[in-house]
Amino acid sequence: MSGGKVDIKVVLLGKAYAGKTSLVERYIHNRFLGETVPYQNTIGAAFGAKTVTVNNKNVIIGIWDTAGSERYEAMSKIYYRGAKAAVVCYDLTEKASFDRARFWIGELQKHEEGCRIYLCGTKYDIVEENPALRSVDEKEAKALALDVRGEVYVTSSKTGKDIEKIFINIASDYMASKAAAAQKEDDEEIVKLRRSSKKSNCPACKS
Ligand SMILES: Nc1nc2c(ncn2[C@@H]2O[C@H](COP(=O)(O)OP(=O)(O)OP(=O)(O)O)[C@@H](O)[C@H]2O)c(=O)[nH]1
Repeated sequence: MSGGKVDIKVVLLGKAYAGKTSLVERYIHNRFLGETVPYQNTIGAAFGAKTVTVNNKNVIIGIWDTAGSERYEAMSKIYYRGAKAAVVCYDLTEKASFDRARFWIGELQKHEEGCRIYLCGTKYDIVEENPALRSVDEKEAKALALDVRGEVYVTSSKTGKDIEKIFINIASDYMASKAAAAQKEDDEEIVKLRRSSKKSNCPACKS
């Protein structure tokens, strides 16, 4: 944190080929390379950052795009440490990726209590064009999102659908929780002050 700015560590988790890198690419550079560049799996992790404005405050979002390949699972676990938010991605056209999303949610719930989870279905343009290709039941996805007290973000990196929305919500949720924590601290301080002033006004308490 510097100059009144807030940094939020965000991690992207999900099965290989789920569309994590494309999502970051769309969000940060507003482009989709899928039609020109062949798929390349992420090795280890990649980092990108973007500044958003929430309530007139600049918030710097730092995004860790992890590798989905199970070979890098141990590494991905290191990357989510200390994250304030996790975007858990699954491919709407691949059931196995939804099972993997469940796995990551379980991991985060077990090990990263302070990390808010955002469930994200990817490649909506494909199911929009051909609904028969949808492999993950909408109700099941909503139930999983409810489990993490969130919603399902249905996105497409190709068209840009709802990509900004996730990160704007991450930033505003973070700012709201910071404001709530500050308010709680103030309230506790007031209670302490009241208690000590009561004590000092109580004749029996004086020695
Ligand atoms: N049509 C369409 N294709 C997508 C979309 N998002 C990703 N893809 C394609 O899906 C493939 C995998 O996307 P990536 O973003 O590389 O997947 P990843 O989750 O980062 O994969 P790993 O790095 O292996 O973990 C690529 O060929 C992308 O072009 C999308 O929204 N629509």
